[in-house]
Amino acid sequence: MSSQQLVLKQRALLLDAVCGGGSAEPLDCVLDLLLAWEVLIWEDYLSIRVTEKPVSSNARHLLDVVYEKGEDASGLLLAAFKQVLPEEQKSELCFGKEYAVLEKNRPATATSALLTDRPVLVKKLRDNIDEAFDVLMTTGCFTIKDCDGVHLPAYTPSQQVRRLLDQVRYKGETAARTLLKYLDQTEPENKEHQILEETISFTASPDTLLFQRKLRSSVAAQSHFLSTYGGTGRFSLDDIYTDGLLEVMNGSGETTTLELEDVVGPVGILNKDADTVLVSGEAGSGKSTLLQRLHLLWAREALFTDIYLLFPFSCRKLNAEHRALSLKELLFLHCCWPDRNQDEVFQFILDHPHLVLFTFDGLDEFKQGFTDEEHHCCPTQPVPIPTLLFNLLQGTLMKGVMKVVASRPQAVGPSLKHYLRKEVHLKGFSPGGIVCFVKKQYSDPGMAGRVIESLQGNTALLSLCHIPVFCWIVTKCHQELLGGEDGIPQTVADVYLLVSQHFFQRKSSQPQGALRKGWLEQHLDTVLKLGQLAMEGLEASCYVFSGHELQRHGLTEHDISMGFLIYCNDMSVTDSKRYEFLHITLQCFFAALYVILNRRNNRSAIPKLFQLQHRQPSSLSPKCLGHCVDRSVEEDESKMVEKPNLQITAQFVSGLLSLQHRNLLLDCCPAALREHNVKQVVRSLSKAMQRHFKFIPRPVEGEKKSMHAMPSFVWLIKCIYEMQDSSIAQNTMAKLDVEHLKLTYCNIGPVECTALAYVLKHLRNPVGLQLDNNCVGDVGVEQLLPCLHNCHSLYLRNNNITDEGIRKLVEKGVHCERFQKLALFNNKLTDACTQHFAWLMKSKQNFLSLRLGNNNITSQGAEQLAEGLSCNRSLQFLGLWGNHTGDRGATALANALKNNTELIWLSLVDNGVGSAGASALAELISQSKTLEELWLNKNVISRDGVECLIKALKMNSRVKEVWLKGNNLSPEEEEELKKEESRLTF
Ligand SMILES: Nc1ncnc2c1ncn2[C@@H]1O[C@H](COP(=O)(O)OP(=O)(O)OP(=O)(O)O)[C@@H](O)[C@H]1O
Repeated sequence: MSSQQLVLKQRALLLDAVCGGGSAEPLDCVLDLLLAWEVLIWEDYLSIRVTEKPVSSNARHLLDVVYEKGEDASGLLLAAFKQVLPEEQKSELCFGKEYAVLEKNRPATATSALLTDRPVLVKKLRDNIDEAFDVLMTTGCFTIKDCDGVHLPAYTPSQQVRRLLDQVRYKGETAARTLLKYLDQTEPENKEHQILEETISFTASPDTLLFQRKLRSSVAAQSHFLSTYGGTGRFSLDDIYTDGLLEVMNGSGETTTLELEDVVGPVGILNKDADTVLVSGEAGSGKSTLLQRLHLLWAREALFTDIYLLFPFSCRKLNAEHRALSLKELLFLHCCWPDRNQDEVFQFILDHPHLVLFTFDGLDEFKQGFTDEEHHCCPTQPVPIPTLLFNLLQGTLMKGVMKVVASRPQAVGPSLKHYLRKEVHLKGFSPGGIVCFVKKQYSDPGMAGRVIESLQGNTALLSLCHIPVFCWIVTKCHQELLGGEDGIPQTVADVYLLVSQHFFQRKSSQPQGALRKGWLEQHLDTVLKLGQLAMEGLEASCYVFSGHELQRHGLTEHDISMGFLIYCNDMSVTDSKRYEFLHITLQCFFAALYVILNRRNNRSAIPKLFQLQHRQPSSLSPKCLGHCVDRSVEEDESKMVEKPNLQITAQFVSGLLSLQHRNLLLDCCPAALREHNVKQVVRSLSKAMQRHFKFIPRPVEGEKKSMHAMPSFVWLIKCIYEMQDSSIAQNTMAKLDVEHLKLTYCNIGPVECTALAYVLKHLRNPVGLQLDNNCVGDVGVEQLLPCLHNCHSLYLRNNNITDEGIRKLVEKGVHCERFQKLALFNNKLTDACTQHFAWLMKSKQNFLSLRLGNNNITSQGAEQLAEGLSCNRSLQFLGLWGNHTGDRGATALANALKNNTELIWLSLVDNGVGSAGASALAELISQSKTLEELWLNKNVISRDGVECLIKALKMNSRVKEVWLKGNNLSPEEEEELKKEESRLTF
């Protein structure tokens, strides 16, 4: 078959392979190769790679363009795919005959070398991008604006590199030559690197090499299957893995999106001397799965190829290690045993720390909280596991070995933060990720389509799906979830009840559907036994159970076969089978069922769950969980009992006690007990909230009364939501009296937005809701709409919101009388959102402040916005910092704002505004009776423009300041102009 036919026939497969992971990187790599091989010319590239369009549409366009170019181009396209795709994705594709890429003469110009060497340059520049900027800036090839345009946090490091290359090409031959010269100079370093690599293969003895092979195959075997699917069939990670949203924040609070390989890369480093990277994320956000993927790719030599040995650890398993061990024993006993010459292998590790990587999954599950009090640096001396672990993380032991630690955020205190090289946040699936994940779950695309469609019709459920574990559950039980007779699930408890029912039903000999009524009662015995094991485990931070412990709890083979418990995937050598819950959240769910259904429970069990302080050892003291309790730390442990899982348990308790599940529970526990439990939960929630409100500081004079919520506030709100009783929400919120509610950096995603809106809609007085630096996204925005009428201001800086989110927000916002301020700095907005803002401006003549900085609004968008602004009389603050309005946009805005009688503050910082724009703004100054500050830093205004501004200022005494730092003026001109008008700031 010809290459053209192959491209046509395999179109769906090719598209899936290149876009299936949800990341643009594979497509970009293919494009790099095609540019280098001259299959595509620059104009083709520009028409194909349109950032505003989804990756899939870019990929389709690529296939069309190449197909049109004929047989050779199609052959080279297939060759590029073959080079870029990972092995496992290639198996389904046929690449046809080998197409040799012709050796070309060296390009005549530096700009053309940027294209022909593009694949290599992208690789080289990834680790040197900051230095490259420095060189381009100091040689005058780049301005700050050029750097800012490339260095946008929304781009991944590879995307930044490609933008850098594109920008250098636009700048011309000098810039291209400068960049290539710089890269040549860094070459010796690279050569050193190569030499180093050569030395390694040379110095690594045959036994070390053998050990590396054994470790690789052991890690590959351990990470090949997704363990949590154990009870429901084994899924290969390759088939199921979907990229999650990974972000890193720099010192000044800006976030950058990362790819898997960047986890240990240079982007986002806060402390160069430290070598522990933290991957933090909420329960079920995919931390373990991400580490598993990382392990698998390393084992296949597809990632971290400069890492010679990778040792994966699980804190869950380390909990069960009571012996004092040396580092050597820890590595070899817990990961992989060298068959020969272990001393030599260990010496290799000691001598080459930079070639070794340790990963620690689930630090939050480690029984002891991190401390840096005890120092230990000897790799051969045995010490207790906590000492070993904490010294590794601090770098006292094995300095230079890179460590990647995954943990829930709550478990990382300030003392550990001190030792972090960087903190990477895993934020679950993006909307595209959800779609991608669902598609991977079903072999029948029709079914996948139906599930996606139903999800999109139920935003409460869709918002849950941003957390991968819920997404997985939803796809497992789609029949019950989406076609349920009892209504569509709303809460996390609803979803987990359905998954339990699904599991029991799966194993039942009865016909499908027969269990619907009374299924819990029928399986109460199993539920209580599992529940007791789960609760006692949580109390003791124990997540792995021996067969013996299961027996002591009366759990039989039949109970185990239900699938909630799975064999533990243990890398260490143990003699007996061990079990863990399918996922930790399921352990919490069974613990919650136990708290509610066990009639013999201590009456203080529920209030204790809701206590926020250190917990005392409970009446459910886990005396029988022998192996989990290390006697030497038993006393300390009462303080260390891990809170997040108990909080999740409390959340499930609230959900299970909701009115909707009353009948289900009544089958299993007396009505009086249920009522008692409900009262206890309501009382506990109300008390905990009161405590929270008590700490709201009195407002400083002249400032608004404001509350900065602690993470536990979000948890309490989620518990209230789970109860689905609006009177509880109403009563609690009646006591909250603040004007500003600050929830920044609180990991607020769509699920939290649903709960927030549920309670905030009951506020007596409107608040300013500040949700900056979370992961709200478009779905979260939609979830917030029910409380928009109670928000006078909404701050959503840095939240991954797109034009679609704005469409929905404005649709509702225009009808909310009290809604007056909106801040959307650093989101993903383009010109397509400005039509909505224009409508908002026209419709709301009491709107006060609109801040849209650091988005992607060009002159076209600014003109559209201006059209709305020309009908608005109320706006006081307009911020467009860091967009691309240019002169045209600035002029349109200035003209539109002339009619405004309230405008106080306007920012067009860093918008490519030149003197023409400045002269239009000067006219605005001369007419405005209200404007006080005009911000025009980092533009391209020259002397003419400033003179217009000065002239206008002479007629306006109200304006206090015009900021003009970083424009096209020499220091002498700045000094001279400043003398003419003191309100100008350069
Ligand atoms: N990237 C992913 N691709 C596909 N499925 C995923 C991904 N991440 C998570 N999942 C699904 O979600 C489940 C839970 O994920 P995981 O155990 O990795 O979360 P976690 O953040 O480690 O949770 P916890 O903090 O509770 O331990 C996985 O078993 C898997 O089914």
